[in-house]
Amino acid sequence: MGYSQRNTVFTIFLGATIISGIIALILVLLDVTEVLLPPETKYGMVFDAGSSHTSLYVYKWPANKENDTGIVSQALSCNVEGPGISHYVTDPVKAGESLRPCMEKALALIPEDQHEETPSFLGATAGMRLLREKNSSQAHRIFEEVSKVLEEFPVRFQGAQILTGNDEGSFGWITVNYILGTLVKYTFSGEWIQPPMAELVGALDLGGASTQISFLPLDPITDPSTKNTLRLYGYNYSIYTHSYLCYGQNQMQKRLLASLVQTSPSEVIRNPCYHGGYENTLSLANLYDTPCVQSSQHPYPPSFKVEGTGNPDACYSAIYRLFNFSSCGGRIDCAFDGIYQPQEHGQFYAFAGFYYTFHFLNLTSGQSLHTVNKTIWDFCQKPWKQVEASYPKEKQHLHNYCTNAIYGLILLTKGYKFNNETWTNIHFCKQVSGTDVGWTLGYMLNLTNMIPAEAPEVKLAESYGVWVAAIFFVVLTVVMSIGAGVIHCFWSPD
Ligand SMILES: Nc1ncnc2c1ncn2[C@@H]1O[C@H](COP(=O)(O)OP(=O)(O)O)[C@@H](O)[C@H]1O
Ligand SMILES: [Ca+2]
Repeated sequence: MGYSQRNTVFTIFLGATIISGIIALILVLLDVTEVLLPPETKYGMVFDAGSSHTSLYVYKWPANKENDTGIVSQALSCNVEGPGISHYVTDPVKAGESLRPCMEKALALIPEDQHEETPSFLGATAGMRLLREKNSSQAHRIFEEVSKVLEEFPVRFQGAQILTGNDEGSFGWITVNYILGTLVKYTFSGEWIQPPMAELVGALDLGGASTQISFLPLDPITDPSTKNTLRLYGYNYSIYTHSYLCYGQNQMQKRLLASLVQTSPSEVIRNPCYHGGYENTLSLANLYDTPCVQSSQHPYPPSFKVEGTGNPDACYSAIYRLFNFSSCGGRIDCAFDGIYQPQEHGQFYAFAGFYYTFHFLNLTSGQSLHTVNKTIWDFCQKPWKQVEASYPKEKQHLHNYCTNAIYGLILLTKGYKFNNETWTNIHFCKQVSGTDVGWTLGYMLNLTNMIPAEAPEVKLAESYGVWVAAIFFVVLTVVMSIGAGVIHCFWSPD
């Protein structure tokens, strides 16, 4: 064979080496950039228009990983100034205006080129449910105004809605289990697996106007109105959920005061749930402005003086009477007001009002029910002057903690039937891994279809394929370059 033949073969080997080398380099770079460069961040936002106040939550997650579990985290929370939107009946324009500062704060955080594609929602809860019941056109006007303002911003606004009580409970359950990673787990071998069902936790939400309980019971749910079947990541969950309207803390306080007014013949109301020495005035119009309180025909004066007596036993009895326990007729699968509740099961996360009150009393570290009772009793008996002096920074809520603590205790033990043993299954918390626990995250995940009904594709397979190809081309490059070297050095033409 001559030189020209050797040179042709050598050129072929050299060319193949270069081509396969370039391919190998591209493939390796592809994988390395995938691993090393942080993917683009995406955002979504939800306004929680509660009965007492509105908060905005901004969530973030790495682009193209939206269907993975536990990937969404909280980027920002912003408290809207002023009361909840349902309080703006006389000036609905102000309800819309109140949302602007938080919206601007959120937009300052999200890169400008992402604004247009940021899904944004407003969900209203029990305050708006009550207003709709009382005066649906006022509720409608407020929704018009908040929507008008949110539509002005350059985000993908997907509407304002009143959640049903069942949605509020179910989304709370999804949120907490999503952040805890108890719905589905990704194993080292690259599979999505369902963690043991026992790891799923229940959700206890206490708002100002309603309260929700949601959990996965062991026994089948016999009342279909409390059953919500969810299909998440390829698995079905039939959760029990119920929302009690008028059993939020603020509505319960109104119901308590109304019951004290109705049983008190004098113009001074003695409230055993307020600390001794605490005084305020109560306007009847304010008391009867809600469908949760039956207005009375009696010719009461327009306002009353309320005096605290700091008597936890009497407070307990007065609040206990706000529940209708007799309607359960001794059935064990019944909570109160005749509402079905299956046997409780597993661990529970208690947030919102439950957390605020028990955190204030330093009762969120797994204390026994006995300690909880004693702490509340001691606190409620403290004179108001002493309470005020001990907590100079607490302003707005201080006079309500005793009432709310006794209410929370009755709701959890007599209502939901937690006992001495199961009490420590309740975990009082505000956040898990930096994300607030509430219904908003579950709501956004649902509305953006970020929790697929079926298990996500195993992404490793794609990346695995690229790696196999990269290794193949690296080996090919090495073989070809050895071949070229052998031809060049050892193939001497005859
Ligand atoms: N920092 C706080 N300390 C104590 N209680 C609080 C605090 N912030 C909010 N709350 C109480 O938590 C409850 C929140 O309810 P909210 O979400 O507004 O109502 P709902 O969920 O019924 O629509 C209210 O009772 C409110 O007074
Ligand atoms: Ca709430």
